[in-house]
Amino acid sequence: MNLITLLLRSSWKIVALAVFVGLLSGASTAGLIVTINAQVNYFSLTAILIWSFIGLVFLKFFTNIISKFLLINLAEKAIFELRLILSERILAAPLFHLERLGNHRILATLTNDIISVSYIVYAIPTLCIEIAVVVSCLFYLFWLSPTVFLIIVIFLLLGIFSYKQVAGKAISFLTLARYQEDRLFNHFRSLIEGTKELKIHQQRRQNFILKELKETAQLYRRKNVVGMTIFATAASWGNILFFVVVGLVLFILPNLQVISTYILSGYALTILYLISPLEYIMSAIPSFSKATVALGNIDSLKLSLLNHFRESNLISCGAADNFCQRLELLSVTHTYHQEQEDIAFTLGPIDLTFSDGEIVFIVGGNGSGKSTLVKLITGLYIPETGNIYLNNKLVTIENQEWFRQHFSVVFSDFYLFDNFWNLGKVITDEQMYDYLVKLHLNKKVQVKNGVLSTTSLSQGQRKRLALLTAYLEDRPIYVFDEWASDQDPVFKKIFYTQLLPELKKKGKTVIVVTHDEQYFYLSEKIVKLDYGKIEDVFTWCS
Ligand SMILES: Nc1ncnc2c1ncn2[C@@H]1O[C@H](COP(=O)(O)OP(=O)(O)OP(=O)(O)O)[C@@H](O)[C@H]1O
Repeated sequence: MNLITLLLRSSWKIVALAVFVGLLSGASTAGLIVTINAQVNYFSLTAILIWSFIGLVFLKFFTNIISKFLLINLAEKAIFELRLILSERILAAPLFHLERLGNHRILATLTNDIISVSYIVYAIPTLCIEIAVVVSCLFYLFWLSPTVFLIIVIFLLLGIFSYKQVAGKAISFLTLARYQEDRLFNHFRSLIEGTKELKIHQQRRQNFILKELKETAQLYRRKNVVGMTIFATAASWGNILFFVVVGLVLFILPNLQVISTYILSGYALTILYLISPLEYIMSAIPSFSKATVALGNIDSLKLSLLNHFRESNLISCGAADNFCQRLELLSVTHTYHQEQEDIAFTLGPIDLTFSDGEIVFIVGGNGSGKSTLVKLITGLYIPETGNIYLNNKLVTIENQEWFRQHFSVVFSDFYLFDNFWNLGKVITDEQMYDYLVKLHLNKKVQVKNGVLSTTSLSQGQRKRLALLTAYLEDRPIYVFDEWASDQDPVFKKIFYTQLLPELKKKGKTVIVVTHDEQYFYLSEKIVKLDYGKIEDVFTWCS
């Protein structure tokens, strides 16, 4: 995707209107140069000249404002849409794709790439007007003398060609700088998430700062400096070329052919006037290149900005069932493809059945595939092979969104939202208070208008609040991934002996990833995983 597509997508009608008004603005500039030149040469004030001058000044003033207004609106709309579409696409992209990209790359795109694009989008209004001025001035020069016009066009083309040659080199440095920026964001993530570990170990902290963060930041700086210096050199070269043209036209051409003072001063005025817009255009090229690199980077995330991504279209799927009669996984597999295929991990083939009013425990050692199985069961991963059926309905890519709406999940790496506004149901603060009492949190947290007074709690307490959210969702299938591992023995007991049986009594299907052997007797079924395969499925006999 390029900038033009981005702008045209916002509204091609406004683009066309803005370009037309911008051209008028440019033409009025050329008109002003013509009147000034006429006045300079004839030295006699005529009413026509004065009124033309006044009219053109007004025309330039209004067309400038209108064109900028239109383009600023357009630019803002494009940035607004880019932000929104990108966020939507991130949420719509398959989970494994986002996991493979990594949070740091996504964050770098959402912040820096969008800022790079916005810089140039904000510069586009002035850029358009300056281009219109250049075009109009060239027309005037052509009218004055086709020979001079030809000389200028040759030099312009020479300038553009040589600029393009070096610009390619500069862009390659900016692309390398952008790659370092991704790495820098990864270090920032370590800095924020690993603050405690870095604070407690001086050697590690120093090495992290000096060998990782500083080194990457320096590489980023160097690549950027080289790229921008190449651009600056190219811009100076372009500037000098222009003065060569001025010299040619003013000092050499009059010796070769007879030129009237009127035409000569016309050249000088126009060429000198052209320098400022051309400088603006050249100075905008590095930002333009940065924006191009940023857009290329957004494209490289393969979040498909132009085409609607499959998953995002699924929201219109029918309402979820309020029961789970039968959830079936038949020969389901998922593989984490790595660069070295021999270390790739495959879960499955998995054959499992879950029913309503059933508690199923999933157990197994670290890395045996429990969390991966949870992602497959809940529809976050689409099975590579095999099928999933819910209430005898085959789950496909088309009804994936519908399928996911049957689950209330507390993931092992859950995220706790501080409000309950987005759950799509009216929940009173009183109802919430009852749940807080049940979860022994009423002394720590208050709820006012659906907003939690705090989420700065212990990990165990935060997990209880995540459980509260799952309760409020009230969906037919509950999945808890190592929920009890952070709970104290008292609340662990409450969870296994009170809360889970209550859910079962309500007819919910309850799937629990756990290591708590002392409560295995409470489940209908225990599924034991070992290195991605089901080692055993057994029913607990008390
Ligand atoms: N996003 C990922 N990309 C690549 N490999 C992954 C990814 N997530 C997990 N794995 C690999 O898949 C295997 C199973 O991981 P999983 O998290 O499902 O195990 P688990 O049984 O939940 O482990 P634990 O009890 O430690 O949480 C591991 O070998 C892990 O390295």
